[in-house]
Amino acid sequence: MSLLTDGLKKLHLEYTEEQLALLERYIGEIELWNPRYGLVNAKGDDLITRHILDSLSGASAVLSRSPETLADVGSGAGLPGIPLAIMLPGVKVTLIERSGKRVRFLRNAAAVLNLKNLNIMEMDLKNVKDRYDLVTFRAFKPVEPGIMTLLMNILTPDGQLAAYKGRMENINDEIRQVGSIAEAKEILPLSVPGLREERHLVFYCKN
Ligand SMILES: C[S@@+](CC[C@H](N)C(=O)[O-])C[C@H]1O[C@@H](n2cnc3c(N)ncnc32)[C@H](O)[C@@H]1O
Repeated sequence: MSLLTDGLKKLHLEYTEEQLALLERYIGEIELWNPRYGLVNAKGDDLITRHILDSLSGASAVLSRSPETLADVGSGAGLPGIPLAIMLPGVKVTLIERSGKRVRFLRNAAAVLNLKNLNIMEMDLKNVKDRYDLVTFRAFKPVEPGIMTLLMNILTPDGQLAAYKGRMENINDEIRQVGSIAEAKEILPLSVPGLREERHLVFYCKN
């Protein structure tokens, strides 16, 4: 069993052969373009564990919210947005990214993967006018009042923000800082196969 299929099994994620092939093709695109675009600081097994499985460690929790639309803000190389779009084909995923260079990579990856539920938006978060049921972000910015206000502005009235985060001690600090703007509804410990590091998914809603 490969690191990827073993990881998907450990995350209790069901997948088709087509979804597995899409994940593998996406990994191949990152490996191909990383030297030129500087997308992620990892390759090989490290890329699978630290980026693909890390992104997918939140997939079940995201799906349990039953979003119709999802935006991944500051998506960079498409993380966690593209792995989520592959594994959750019923969710319309928009990747919001302001860097033209990264968007070129994302548009190429979207064309190669031909995912019907994936949309790329080259835009700064502060200019986004659309609203989404769920907004994800990972390694985007520290959670502070300015950024949280912008993130809350792109949620539907009952929408939630899912923040991929690391250590609990930092999370408590962030929750305190944004308390007047957003309420932390749930803090879910995540387990990333092959990674012995603290990971959490923090769900926020408008206060
Ligand atoms: C550190 S990278 C993280 C990428 C990816 N989410 C990941 O987990 O690997 C942060 C990304 O956010 C983008 N970004 C920063 N500020 C932004 C903004 N205001 N609006 C849209 N994208 C932004 C940057 O261009 C960069 O690609």
